[in-house]
Amino acid sequence: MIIEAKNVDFWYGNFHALRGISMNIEKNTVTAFIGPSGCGKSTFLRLMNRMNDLIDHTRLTGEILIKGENIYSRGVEVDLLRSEVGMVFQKPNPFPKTIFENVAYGLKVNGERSKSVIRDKVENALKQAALWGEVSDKLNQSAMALSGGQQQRLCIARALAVSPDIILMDEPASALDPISTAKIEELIFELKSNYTIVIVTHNMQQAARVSDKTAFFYLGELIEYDNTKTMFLNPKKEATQNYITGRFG
Ligand SMILES: Nc1ncnc2c1ncn2[C@@H]1O[C@H](COP(=O)(O)OP(=O)(O)OP(=O)(O)O)[C@@H](O)[C@H]1O
Repeated sequence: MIIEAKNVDFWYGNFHALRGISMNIEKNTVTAFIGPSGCGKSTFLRLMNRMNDLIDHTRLTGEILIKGENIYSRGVEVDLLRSEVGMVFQKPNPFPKTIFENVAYGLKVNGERSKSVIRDKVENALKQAALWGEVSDKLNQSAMALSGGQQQRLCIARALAVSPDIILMDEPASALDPISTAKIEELIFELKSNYTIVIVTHNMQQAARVSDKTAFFYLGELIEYDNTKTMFLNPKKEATQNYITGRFG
């Protein structure tokens, strides 16, 4: 198991946002987190690369292990963790820099000095993110001039450039048009041979299309977690059934 959550509880101040979550995620799979707004999907996702460290007055109990190591142990280097566990957000958030600089950024922060290594890795990441064909002749132009869908693939390339094992995606396609969404979904499918992907989505069809496993959250609890096919065709819990058929949420 590349990710293991053991009895995780999490609080924002007095608000108990996650309750007793245990979940194992296998390498090279796509896992979708679904559930109504506010049920804790993003909170749990952000715990996996310690993004919630940035928020004051939070508390975590339980353990999250990545490749067998508790990422909340003392001595864990958070920058290193975040290069192993990359993240893509709902709204594309490129830096106001060139396309090239956006993808090269993490490599430089990690201390890579060789220009040819950086160039190769930028090209590779852009190819993996299915963007190279559209930008190879304008690498020195501003990333802000790209379309929303291209910006999101650029953000995926930026995450891939530092060779993560895991990519966390928080509703990566919800701000995009249907064609860009289809491209991101195709990309997720292709990336899973080399990466482990965890995606939060409100789109049930998307969860069904892209994921191997689906986890349904409700009011801070993990209600059901199973193979995606089973979750959608034969869920064991009534709440799951109600949610995926649109009866609430
Ligand atoms: N920074 C924060 N401070 C305080 N409470 C927060 C914070 N972030 C989230 N919460 C609360 O924690 C709960 C879970 O939020 P979270 O964003 O994880 O839900 P979600 O399932 O991802 O929802 P959505 O689908 O709407 O994005 C919500 O009740 C939310 O109000």
